[in-house]
Amino acid sequence: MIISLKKVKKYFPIRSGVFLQISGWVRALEEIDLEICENETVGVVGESGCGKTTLGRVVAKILQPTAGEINFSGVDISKKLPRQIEKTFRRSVQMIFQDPFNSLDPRMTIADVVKEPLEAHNVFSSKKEQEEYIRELLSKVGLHGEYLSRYPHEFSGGQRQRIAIARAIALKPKLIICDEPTSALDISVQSQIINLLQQLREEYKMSYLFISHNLDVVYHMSDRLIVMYLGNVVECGEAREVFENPVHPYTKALMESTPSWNPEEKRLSRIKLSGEPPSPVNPPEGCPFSTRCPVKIERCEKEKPVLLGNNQHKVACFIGEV
Ligand SMILES: Nc1ncnc2c1ncn2[C@@H]1O[C@H](COP(=O)(O)OP(=O)(O)OP(=O)(O)O)[C@@H](O)[C@H]1O
Repeated sequence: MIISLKKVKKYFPIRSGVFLQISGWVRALEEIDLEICENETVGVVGESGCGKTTLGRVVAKILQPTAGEINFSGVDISKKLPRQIEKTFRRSVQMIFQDPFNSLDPRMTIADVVKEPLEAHNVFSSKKEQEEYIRELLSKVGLHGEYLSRYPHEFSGGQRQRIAIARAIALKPKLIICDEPTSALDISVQSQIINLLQQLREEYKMSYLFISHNLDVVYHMSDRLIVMYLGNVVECGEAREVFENPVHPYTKALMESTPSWNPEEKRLSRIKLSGEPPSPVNPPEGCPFSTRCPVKIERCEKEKPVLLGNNQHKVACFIGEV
């Protein structure tokens, strides 16, 4: 196991008034349990605002959780860490962001971008060795070594994402959090980046937390899947099993809304998603999906279902069982 989350919550304060007093909370994550093992990809799907990015940032320790435990190699990293452990964590967990246009500093050359983490962790004592290693990294992600002295604006979106990937793998991390890594790219480039990530995962024996709203891409990439709704995991399990036998009405509706994934002859259900999810400032009392669920019963509005099932498949729903 690389990392495990137990009952992790992330609430953002809402401040108002002259003194910016806290007047409420955005409940972005509610008691999330998650485990990521060696050399596995865990996909995260759900509508916009369900907490996918917040989850990725909490796992990457960019955000501090409000409550819960995050265990990394036997250490609870949700607390302040001794310097050496913090350094090991930073080396082992990297993140690739959605927008390659904003995630690279426009004033840094490609060599500077990739060498930054190497220098921060004193990986090389010789400049020559470091440069050779950076050239090797660029070639692994499909870029020429002569690009080293160029600036990010000289590259296309796909090439910039390759540069961001080279930087992310530079320290041979155990886990990369990929937050919508292809959604800002042209369709033609998306599959190249997906294939590159797959190939690097095999070569480096890494794990991915792969966040996307594109079900096709997540199906292609993931060993396991979690489906999020309003800060909660409503269904999870082996990716193939959850994709092929979805139980939660929300998962079914999500798949129903992706024609390429769920062609006419395979229609799983007639559950359609309509309207918007409720505000995470004021979530429903019972099941988070109860305000939009076409098959809800009285209990769903009063009581919150917990995830039940087995290692292969779990669902939090009073209607459907695994
Ligand atoms: N820094 C913040 N302060 C206040 N609220 C925030 C902050 N960051 C995120 N949120 C809120 O937390 C909720 C979850 O946001 P998050 O970005 O994690 O969702 P998401 O599923 O990644 O959405 P998207 O697919 O649009 O990126 C949203 O309601 C969002 O408005």
